[in-house]
Amino acid sequence: MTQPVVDVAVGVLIREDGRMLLGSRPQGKPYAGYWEFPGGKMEPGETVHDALKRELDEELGITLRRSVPWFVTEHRYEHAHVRLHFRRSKDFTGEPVAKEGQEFGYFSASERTPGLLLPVDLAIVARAELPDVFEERADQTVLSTAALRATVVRDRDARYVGARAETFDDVMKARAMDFDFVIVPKAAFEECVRGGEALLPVYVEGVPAAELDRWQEAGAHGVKP
Ligand SMILES: Nc1nc2c([nH]c(=O)n2[C@H]2C[C@H](O)[C@@H](COP(=O)(O)OP(=O)(O)OP(=O)(O)O)O2)c(=O)[nH]1
Repeated sequence: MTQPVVDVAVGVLIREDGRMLLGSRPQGKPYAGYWEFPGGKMEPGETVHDALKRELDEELGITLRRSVPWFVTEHRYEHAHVRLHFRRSKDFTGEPVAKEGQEFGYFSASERTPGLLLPVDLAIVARAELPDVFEERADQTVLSTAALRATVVRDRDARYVGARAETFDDVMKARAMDFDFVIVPKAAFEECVRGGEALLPVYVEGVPAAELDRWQEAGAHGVKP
């Protein structure tokens, strides 16, 4: 049976110390007690930002000021087929208050939440710590576009695996292989990030760090100077 796709707005809210806001799912919902990023189902006609702003206010009493698109991913649960529209923000106010009896807290990717994370969110929590301005790191592997197009066995020893991508198909392939990010040339950015939503975090190459905000508004994770 085909289920209708349910659009969900999800927020990665990052505090000044780099920790992200996570909370437990309230009783009575599917996967009650599992931990997740704050968010919820979008209402008809709402933008992702507006839906997230509403959910954060309703669930936690937080005021979301600015958020930028991050990436979109789909998952089929027994209860629903969801399309998760992730946005990131460092611009929000208010101390969270559990309005629906949830637990919550700020965590780094290496810290354990008191309850299990939704399995879908595990890799996403780690990606939330990717830097906004690309840097070479010891715990990261970056494959060439040629390697991406060949059939490769991915190196899972690294914490992050990324690849250079030039077309939307390359990005699809990187997503299918469960890569953490892609690096795309400036000229191919629009083809790779369709309608301002990427399939996974995207660094746009050859861009000064000073232009970070503009590219993030357009759907990039960050820039690679
Ligand atoms: N909020 C949120 N939902 C997530 C995450 N990861 C993930 O797979 N989901 C799924 C779980 C749910 O099937 C769906 C969100 O729906 P929900 O039931 O929590 O939304 P809601 O608060 O609008 O619910 P409702 O009571 O109005 O029906 O998205 C995540 O990190 N945060």
